[in-house]
Amino acid sequence: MEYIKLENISFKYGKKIILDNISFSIKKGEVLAILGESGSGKSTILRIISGLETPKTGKITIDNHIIFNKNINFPPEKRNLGMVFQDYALFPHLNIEKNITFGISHFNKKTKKIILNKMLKLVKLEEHSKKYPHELSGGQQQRIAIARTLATNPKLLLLDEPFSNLDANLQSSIRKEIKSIIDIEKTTTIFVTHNKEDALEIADRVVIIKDGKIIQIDTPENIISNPKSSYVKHLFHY
Ligand SMILES: Nc1ncnc2c1ncn2[C@@H]1O[C@H](COP(=O)(O)OP(=O)(O)OP(=O)(O)O)[C@@H](O)[C@H]1O
Repeated sequence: MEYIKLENISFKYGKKIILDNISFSIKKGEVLAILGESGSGKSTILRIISGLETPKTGKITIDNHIIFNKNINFPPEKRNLGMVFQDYALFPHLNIEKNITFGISHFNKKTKKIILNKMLKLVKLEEHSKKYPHELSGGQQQRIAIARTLATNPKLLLLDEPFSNLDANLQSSIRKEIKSIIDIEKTTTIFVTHNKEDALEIADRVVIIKDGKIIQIDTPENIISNPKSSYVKHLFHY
């Protein structure tokens, strides 16, 4: 069952074609990686899904509801999607607790507390709830950013280059941590990366993109065993 569907999405900056007729879909609970070089259009896809950019053509549906087509364009706050940016964008003047509950501040106290405790436990930062972002490591800050987003119970989690700002020595363990958070919550997730290890280790399926075009969509196993083009072969060193 397709949960999120992008059909024939094209996007231009001025005359420059950034995305050329992109179509793919995601099943509920699936983790999808968008893998491509710098400038290939990966972040633009996330910005279009979240409503921060408007495509020239195409259609986007969530759970069979149209959120974008030529007549309909839901604003970001009506899409109920959660985006975690590369720099995490935590609020430096708010402690961890307040950062996590930021998006649910309209909930009653008791509900907020239940969600906060669940999120702190999920990202294993219970003992840090009163600290401020600068007192935490990059990996911990990232987990807070994810917790803050998941607290709002989004239909889809969008992660932009989740591992690129983190210490290279820690990347493998952080990958596992993020994967386990996503698995526990069963959140439908799209993450953008230029790193094939990230894509192969975490994703159920990988979308390979080059110059705004999709080159292959497949499971990590199939991409390795059955690369569909010389570009994919090259990318995976065949
Ligand atoms: N605001 C903008 N105005 C003009 N061109 C832009 C703008 N934002 C992005 N672009 C161009 O669109 C193309 C795709 O950018 P995008 O950020 O989606 O790529 P990306 O694959 O995410 O790359 P990176 O990993 O470097 O962020 C690039 O050629 C970029 O220069």
